[in-house]
Amino acid sequence: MSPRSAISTARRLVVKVGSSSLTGADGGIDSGRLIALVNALAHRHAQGTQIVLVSSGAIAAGIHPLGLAARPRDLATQQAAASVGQGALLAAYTHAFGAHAVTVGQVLLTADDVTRRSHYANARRTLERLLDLSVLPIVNENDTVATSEIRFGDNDRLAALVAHLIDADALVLLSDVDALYDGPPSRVGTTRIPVVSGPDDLVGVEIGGSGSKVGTGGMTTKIEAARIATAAGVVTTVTAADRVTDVLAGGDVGTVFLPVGVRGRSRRLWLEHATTARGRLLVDDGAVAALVHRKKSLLPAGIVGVEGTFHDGDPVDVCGPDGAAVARGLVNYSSSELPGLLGRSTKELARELGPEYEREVIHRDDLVIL
Ligand SMILES: Nc1ncnc2c1ncn2[C@@H]1O[C@H](COP(=O)(O)OP(=O)(O)O)[C@@H](O)[C@H]1O
Ligand SMILES: N[C@@H](CCC(=O)OP(=O)(O)O)C(=O)O
Repeated sequence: MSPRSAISTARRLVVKVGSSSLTGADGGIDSGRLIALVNALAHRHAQGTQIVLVSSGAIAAGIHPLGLAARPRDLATQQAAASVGQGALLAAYTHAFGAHAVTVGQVLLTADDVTRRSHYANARRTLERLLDLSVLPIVNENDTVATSEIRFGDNDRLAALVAHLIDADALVLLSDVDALYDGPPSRVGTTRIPVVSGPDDLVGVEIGGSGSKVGTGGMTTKIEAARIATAAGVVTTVTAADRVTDVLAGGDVGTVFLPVGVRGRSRRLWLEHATTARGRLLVDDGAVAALVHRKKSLLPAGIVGVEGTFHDGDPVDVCGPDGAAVARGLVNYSSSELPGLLGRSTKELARELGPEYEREVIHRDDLVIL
């Protein structure tokens, strides 16, 4: 099967659309563009394909109602614009999909939500149930509550992680550029790259930032998203939103990134790509070996130092004697409590402080080796 026909035959698809593909020249949502996208997705939905739409555009949709001249730069105004705009965006989608008798559901995620064990299972269950009910879920980051530390900031990576979460057959990233080019597409003489089989195909390719006033991340975050998705076995295509019909039909458009890894489902992928470490635990050689080679949990005995300020449940990096991060995990103690436990056995701690101190510093299920 050709990689492009993986999209035309997919039973479950994640489609991500960027702000630049939904906005007009004045920066606000262009309903004509939104309706054209909806028509193509509704047509595919009618054929029985389960689709999750990851849509940006909340901040852009808030620009006009708030009387702003352009996309705000500070976080608080972006969050205010997203609060106003997300409602308007969903209303526009509900109306446009409703014309095709397709029911949509809003799913707003934060990185923090999905990396914690119970939240991960919950997000997956909700999406599965919506798909079972033939609803078309529309996902965005929960911009209004996400602080800068817990923000994805770009929906390309969020879409890759959602594709992995629901075990999608393919991921389609729609932008304002029809493909990955070997240099900035505005430069004369650059050419389209039709297929990327692995990292070697990107050597020498100039990957730049956003070319629009409303987009974030540019091609850099799309490549990163393709890397995450293809490593999890999901074929990924980047093309322009106005090529959506062609790409869904398996046409020779855009850039297709071939899967390099095997499919599987693991919260660890989210831990690795959706979190920012709040601190560092410095560990000895024995702890590195236990974690990396023997897949053990991290215990207080192997920790020699604690850096940063964090609470229990926060993501932290585990660093070996050379200072390099070897793993990331969700820590079970705060940075104020942990220094008093270092170098001691869990048995001794439990005897002295109580049975709750027998727990690991990071459980192996909450740990990803980098
Ligand atoms: N090598 C490249 N090939 C294609 N596009 C590129 C490249 N380098 C940078 N870009 C820019 O990436 C932009 C798409 O990203 P972005 O503006 O963030 O879109 P979106 O809002 O769809 O996420 C394109 O408009 C283009 O200007
Ligand atoms: N969550 C933000 C979008 C962030 C984002 O990734 O934007 P884009 O680069 O246009 O896909 C919003 O809805 O405005």
